[in-house]
Amino acid sequence: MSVEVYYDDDADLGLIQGRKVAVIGYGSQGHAHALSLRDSGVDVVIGLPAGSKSRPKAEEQGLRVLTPAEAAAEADVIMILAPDTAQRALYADAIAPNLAPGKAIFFGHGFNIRYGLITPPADVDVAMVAPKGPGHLVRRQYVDGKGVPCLVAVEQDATGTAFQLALAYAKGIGGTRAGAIRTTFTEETETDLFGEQAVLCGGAAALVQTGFEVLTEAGYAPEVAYFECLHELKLIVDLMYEGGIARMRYSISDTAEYGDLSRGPRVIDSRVKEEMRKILGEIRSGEFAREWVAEDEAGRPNFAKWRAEGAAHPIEETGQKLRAMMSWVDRPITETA
Ligand SMILES: NC(=O)C1=CN([C@@H]2O[C@H](COP(=O)(O)OP(=O)(O)OC[C@H]3O[C@@H](n4cnc5c(N)ncnc54)[C@H](OP(=O)(O)O)[C@@H]3O)[C@@H](O)[C@H]2O)C=CC1
Ligand SMILES: CC[C@](O)(C(C)=O)C(=O)O
Ligand SMILES: [Mg+2]
Ligand SMILES: [Mg+2]
Repeated sequence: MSVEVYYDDDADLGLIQGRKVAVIGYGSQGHAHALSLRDSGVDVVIGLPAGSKSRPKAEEQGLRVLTPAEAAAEADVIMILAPDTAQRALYADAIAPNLAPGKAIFFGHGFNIRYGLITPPADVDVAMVAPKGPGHLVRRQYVDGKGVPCLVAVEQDATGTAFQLALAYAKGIGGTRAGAIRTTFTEETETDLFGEQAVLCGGAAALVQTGFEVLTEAGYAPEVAYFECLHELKLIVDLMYEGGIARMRYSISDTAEYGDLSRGPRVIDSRVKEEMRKILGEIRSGEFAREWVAEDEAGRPNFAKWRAEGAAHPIEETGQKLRAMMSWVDRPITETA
């Protein structure tokens, strides 16, 4: 393998147990990191603005909650897990004034460092521990004695121990149980954005919706179309997850496999690949970041419109009805936060 992978035995939990950690933000990732670090014996404090709706959740789970500035002032390691678009102002207002030489700023995604929205002083460590999975799964895996693999990177090593500290943090959230891969802020940011836009979220959602539309517009029952285009996707992806595309092809019928091999490349054709390359180009040039920051500063008009359109897509209503009949499918995403 060309990448360096680190496991539990490579990480010294004592390094992070010896520091006070402020987790700023208590959403998908924040709650998972904070609760798992606490359960790993780390002294954790949460930083949230006074009116934050996450405050009661963190307090109910027995965590001490301060404002971001107070938490940053107390802590040696400050993990920023607020939304990417909030981090620039959060850093300027609450974190930068509370930094001191030898402290560490951690991130769960490299967006603000990669695009120069945050520039920390030279005398602090800057590192990243980025789980490769949603926060609620990070927490669930930790509780089950397992872990979600994570990426670990150091942007600035002021103390000479930044990487070992980041590995210790990764161990505290269960990441080194599964494996922590060493990377850079640039590689993590660009691949994460590309993956979520072209394949995992954007690509997959558009594929599912378009398949559903083609079937229902041709007169097939929405319920049957839902099963074919959305519900069964998980079953197929689970097979890929277990053993790659080859494992999935081993399990499906020859008829399905012939259709897959002969028709799949017609759906995802050279035009789609060219569009994916353009999307990657926009990420690497900073065009996507500039667009997203401007959209956020303008009050997110397109984001709100597209989100509402997605929620109103007929596949959602069909899915709601069908999932109500499948009690085993219903696993609320707000289990712990
Ligand atoms: N979602 C995921 O699973 C993954 C996320 N990441 C990265 O993790 C980071 C956090 O994302 P995610 O967990 O999705 O975020 P969420 O949107 O789920 O949660 C954000 C949290 O930050 C709080 N918050 C909002 N504004 C501020 C502020 N100004 N100061 C302090 N806290 C604030 C919110 O409080 P309130 O309740 O009041 O809004 C909420 O508790 C991002 O960098 C993201 O890219 C990385 C890997 C996966
Ligand atoms: C796939 C989306 C993600 O990158 C993630 C859960 O890893 C995110 O930013 O939420
Ligand atoms: Mg991701
Ligand atoms: Mg992401």
